[in-house]
Amino acid sequence: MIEIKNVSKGFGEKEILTNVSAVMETGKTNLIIGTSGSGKTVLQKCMVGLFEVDKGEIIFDGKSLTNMQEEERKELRQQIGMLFQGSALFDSMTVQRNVKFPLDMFTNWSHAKKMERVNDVLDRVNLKDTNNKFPAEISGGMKKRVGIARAIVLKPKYLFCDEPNSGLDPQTSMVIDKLIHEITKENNITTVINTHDMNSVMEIGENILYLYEGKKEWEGTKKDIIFSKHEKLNEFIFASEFLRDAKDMRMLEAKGIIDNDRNMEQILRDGGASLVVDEGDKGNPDK
Ligand SMILES: Nc1ncnc2c1ncn2[C@@H]1O[C@H](COP(=O)(O)OP(=O)(O)OP(=O)(O)O)[C@@H](O)[C@H]1O
Repeated sequence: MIEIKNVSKGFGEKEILTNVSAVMETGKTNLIIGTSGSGKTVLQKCMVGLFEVDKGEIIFDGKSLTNMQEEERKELRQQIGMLFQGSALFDSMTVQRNVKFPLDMFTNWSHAKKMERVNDVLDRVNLKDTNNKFPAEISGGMKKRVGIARAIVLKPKYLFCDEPNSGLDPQTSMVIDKLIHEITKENNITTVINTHDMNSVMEIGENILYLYEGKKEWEGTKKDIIFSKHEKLNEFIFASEFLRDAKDMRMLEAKGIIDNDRNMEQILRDGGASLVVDEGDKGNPDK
């Protein structure tokens, strides 16, 4: 569990995070959502100690990162796996060397033991026969899997992912989301994911924190989000007009009010005016 307690952070005169409090739960995929610039990355960087907070505290399973000495911070860092935006693989290293890198940095294991672990994690992310390929030779989705393999190679207690789906098509995104979710469950990891991908929210959002202009505006589960009446949250969720229309259309179709073959295009064109019918005409918007 990671506790964020009354955290504020600014740069110069500008305050980016204001008094944010939240709990990232163990064994769950905790999502931080919000529009671009709302402070998600800054909050994650505060959580992993890349930025110092101005006020407040970050507590990892009872231990305050904010008050830790450097030695203790180093120990904690070894328990943190990170999946960066764009995977951040070393282009000049093979897949195998990329994944082995943290083991070379932080363990004294024999080469054989390291390779056993590398092959285990590559297996886990469903990457076989790629050990000797270079990042330029594999797809975006495969690069993300290599990034995940590298992030979990040291068996972290905490996993941080910044926009894990950036640059991926919706289907590959779903595969990556599910993989992160499964790995979180299998290893009881406290996983924190920054995203503005609503598909991810619906797929794997167990505990969701919504940031708006650096403040915690809402928190809840994916079930809560569907029925939330929170205005700013709804603006964010239904930012896409298409999504709003699609949702309304499906509801109306389910109720038998519209028929997707006949009158949907007309309704989209007139913004719903053709749905306004006399009492006696209910259920037949063509009239
Ligand atoms: N090192 C920095 N120095 C000064 N300002 C910064 C720094 N890092 C971030 N900011 C500012 O903090 C604000 C929040 O940025 P942040 O990257 O956290 O947003 P975000 O919600 O992660 O956005 P995105 O979804 O686009 O990644 C922005 O206005 C940004 O310019």
